[in-house]
Amino acid sequence: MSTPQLVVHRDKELMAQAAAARLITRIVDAQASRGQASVVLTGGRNGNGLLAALAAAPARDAIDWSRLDLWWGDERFLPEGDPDRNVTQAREALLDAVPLDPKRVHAMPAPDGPHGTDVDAAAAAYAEELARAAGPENHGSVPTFDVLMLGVGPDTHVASLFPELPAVRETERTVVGVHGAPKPPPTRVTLTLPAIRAAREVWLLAAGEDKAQAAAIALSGAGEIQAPAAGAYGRARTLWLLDMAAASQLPRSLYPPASP
Ligand SMILES: O=C(O)[C@H](O)[C@@H](O)[C@H](O)[C@H](O)COP(=O)(O)O
Repeated sequence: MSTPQLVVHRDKELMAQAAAARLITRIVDAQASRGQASVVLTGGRNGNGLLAALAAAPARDAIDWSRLDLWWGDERFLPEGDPDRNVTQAREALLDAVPLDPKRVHAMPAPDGPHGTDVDAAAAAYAEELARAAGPENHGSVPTFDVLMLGVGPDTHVASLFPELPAVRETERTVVGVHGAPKPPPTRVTLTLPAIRAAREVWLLAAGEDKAQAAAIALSGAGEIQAPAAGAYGRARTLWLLDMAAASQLPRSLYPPASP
């Protein structure tokens, strides 16, 4: 378990641009050392803001897009192409504009896909896809993602792991179906905490005043069942990327004082 590091940016636009620059560097470094990179995307405004900032950054051309695997932390179980699907929003923000290898874009299944409307079967199929991609060096049933990003909800949810619901209690399976999520739509597919913790780096994104309490709770020793964001950490690094509004309720001891 890596102790969270915090980076507080002036506002959410700067946060998105700085996180996009950080992601470009991380992908380029992974491709230089291992020949490829893998990233787990998140839905939400901050995740999509980061992708849009990446699309606008000239340095995006430093990435070899054909040697990048993309996965998702969660998905709303809605038909292919639905504007509320995380993958649809990611395509609009960035993916349609870069030369990815379609075989490396691992969208989560939809109810009109090959697994039908059974969300648990869809989750099991995604778990199998992850297991197939895991190499012997990955010590488990998911690949060691280079970077896994998570938007943080005002209730401290990450991916579709909501406080107290069964998905956040899962200790064996890497992907599960979610029924009755408090945020619409109620039916979703999500990575579990054990799958999230297989990542080298986990980045949590939180911007805006409505995230201030969630960040303070998750970073002040709360349990992961009550505050799922508290259970999201990477093998090598856990990074909280915040704007000043989201950091406003954190104890000052958690991050260095702003420069005068
Ligand atoms: O599936 C969802 O409903 C969203 O993806 C959700 O998990 C989101 O990531 C957080 O709620 C943070 O959202 P914002 O970045 O928009 O604040």
